Amino acid sequence: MAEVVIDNVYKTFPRQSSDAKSSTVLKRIHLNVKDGEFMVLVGPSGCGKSTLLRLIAGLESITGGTITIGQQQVNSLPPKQRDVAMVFQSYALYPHLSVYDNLAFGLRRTAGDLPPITRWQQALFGVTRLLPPGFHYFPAREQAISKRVKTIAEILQITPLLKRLPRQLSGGQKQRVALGRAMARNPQVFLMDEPLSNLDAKLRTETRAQIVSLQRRLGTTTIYVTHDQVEAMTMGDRIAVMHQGVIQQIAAPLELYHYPANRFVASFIGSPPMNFLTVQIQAPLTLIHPAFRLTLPSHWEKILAPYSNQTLILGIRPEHLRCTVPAPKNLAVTVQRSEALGSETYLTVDLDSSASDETMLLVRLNGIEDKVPRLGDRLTLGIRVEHVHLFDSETGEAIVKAPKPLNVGDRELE
Ligand SMILES: Nc1ncnc2c1ncn2[C@@H]1O[C@H](COP(=O)(O)OP(=O)(O)OP(=O)(O)O)[C@@H](O)[C@H]1O
Repeated sequence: MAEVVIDNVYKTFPRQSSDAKSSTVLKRIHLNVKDGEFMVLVGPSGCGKSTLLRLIAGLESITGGTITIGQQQVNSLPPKQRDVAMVFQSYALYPHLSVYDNLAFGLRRTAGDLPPITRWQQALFGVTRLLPPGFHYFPAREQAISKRVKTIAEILQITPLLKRLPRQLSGGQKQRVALGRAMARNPQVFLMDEPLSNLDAKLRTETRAQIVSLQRRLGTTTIYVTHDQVEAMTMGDRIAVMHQGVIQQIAAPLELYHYPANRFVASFIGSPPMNFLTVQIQAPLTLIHPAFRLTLPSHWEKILAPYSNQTLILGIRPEHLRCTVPAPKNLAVTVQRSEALGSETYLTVDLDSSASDETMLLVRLNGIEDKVPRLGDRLTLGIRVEHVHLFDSETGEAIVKAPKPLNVGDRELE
């Protein structure tokens, strides 16, 4: 087990043709994954997550910066010498080997202190299993391997499958074997690249929980790539959110949710995504939007002082909007879509005010609401003011990085 330290890493891919530009796909990457930590790299497609994982594994070369695994700088070490195990989305099992042999594969490849026995010795000892070319049989070691394989198989609940070939397994079973193969070697670090994306929703949820509990049990430092924010939120001790080759924020899941560092993180984490509205600040505490005015609690006064008369972006999550029926006044909206799922209802609503370009908002109501609004209903929204986020309209940076949650209750709009 080991700490992984990524210090100011850059990655540029050379140009593919003479008229193409070289592309820098990772910039200024600083990431410190603690010993035993489960770190998730999350971000939209093409943001550089897999490339970063491949740099750590040694499958790509680094353009700049350093990577250290367990005190050792590994920039120029080949993958084999980095003591990491990688799990891919595509399982990458050996089709001609049984589950047992797939699990044992990495263990057998490790060089041993005992001299290998020859094929006639194998025959003499009654060894019937034929090993792939270049692999040797160590009797004492084989016992240790068998013990390890059986333990891993039990943890992953694949003991009844040990004799099967990969083609006789379901997708979920194959993925468990792939995980088991990585774990069997007891590496310093697990690197996982979207290992669940080929599984159906139910199996994903189950396997997600299994990976987390296994990682806790083994205590192996893990770096896990996904573009699925539910996976990120439920699996990671911490999450690094990436966008266009740059880490936007590294924080614990709920910290990301409550205190996003910028508009990108705010929009990426949370489902359905946060609503954004452009507002003008009127000192000391009023936000003005063509459709409403909102007064913030007094602790915002100091924070907002430098922004008087400026334009900011107000962010509010769908679950932090409340609705009342019928509409008494202000922030009047009309329901464009209503999706009642039982436990919750999602509304897409249109702002009645025509004075703004921002016309659509998402609202999430919990299932205990008596009456589910329907298409065409007119409502008034209340913003839960303690959950308001404000972002710089040019840089997208959060105005307040980590305010203490306030217990001020809901506040209707003026
Ligand atoms: N070998 C390569 N040569 C040139 N460009 C590459 C190479 N590998 C990746 N890229 C580019 O680097 C960028 C990051 O790719 P990467 O696969 O790391 O993204 P990702 O965040 O893992 O995306 P996804 O979630 O779709 O897998 C992309 O623009 C991709 O086209």
